[in-house]
Amino acid sequence: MNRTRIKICGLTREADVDAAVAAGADAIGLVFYDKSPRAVTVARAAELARRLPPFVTPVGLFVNAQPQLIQEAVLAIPQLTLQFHGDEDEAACTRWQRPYLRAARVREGFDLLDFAAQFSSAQAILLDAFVDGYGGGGKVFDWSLLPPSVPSPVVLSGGLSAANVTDGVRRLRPWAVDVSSGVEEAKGLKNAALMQAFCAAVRLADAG
Ligand SMILES: O=C(O)c1ccccc1N[C@@H]1O[C@H](COP(=O)(O)O)[C@@H](O)[C@H]1O
Repeated sequence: MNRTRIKICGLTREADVDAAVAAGADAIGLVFYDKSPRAVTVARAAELARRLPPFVTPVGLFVNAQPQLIQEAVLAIPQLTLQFHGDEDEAACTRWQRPYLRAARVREGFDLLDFAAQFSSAQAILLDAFVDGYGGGGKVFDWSLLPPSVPSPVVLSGGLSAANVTDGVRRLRPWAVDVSSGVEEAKGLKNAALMQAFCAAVRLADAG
C-alpha cells in the first residue's frame, strides 16, 4: 500500500504541534513570512520544532526572504527542510545545502514538466493554487491542468480538506499532501479534530 506523506502547515501553538503529530503528520510547516497570519519568529519556530519526535520533519516556509532570515532559521533548527513559496530561482534555493521544496503556483498555462526541470535539485515540487499573496489562501486549483501522469515526487496542496483530499490523492497519487486553511478553526489556529479527519481521509485514499 502506498503511504501518502502528510504535511500540516502554518502551526503557531504547542498544542497544535502535538495534535498534528498525534493525527499522523509526517511534517509540520513553520511560516517565516511576515505578511502571513501564521507567521512565527525564528525563536518561536525553534521552540515548536523542539517538540517534534524523531522522523517528523519541520519545514520552514519562505517567500522571497532576506538571506539573513533563512540563515538564522537553518542555524536555529538543524533538521529544517526549506520550502520556497515566492519567486526564488534555483540558486537561491540550493545555497543553504538543505533539502528543499519549491512551490509552484498553478494556473492556466502552467507547465509542470518545465517547472520541475528548472528546479531539478528540489526534493519535491509543491503544487499550490495561484492566489494573491503567494499562498495559504485555501483555494483549490484545477487539477486537470496537470499532466495525466505527474512526475514523482510532487506535493499536492491548495485548498485541501478532509472533504476533497481523498479524491485528490486517488486522482493524482502525489508523494505527499500539504494543508493549512482546511484544518483551521481561525487563521493560524489549527483544530485537532480537523487534522484527525484530514489524515484519516488521506489514509482512506491510500487504502484503495
Ligand atoms: O500559510 C500561509 O500563510 C502561506 C503564506 C504564503 C505562502 C504560502 C502559505 N502557505 C502554504 O500555502 C499552501 C496552501 O495552503 P492552503 O491549504 O490552501 O491554506 C500550503 O502549502 C501552505 O503551506
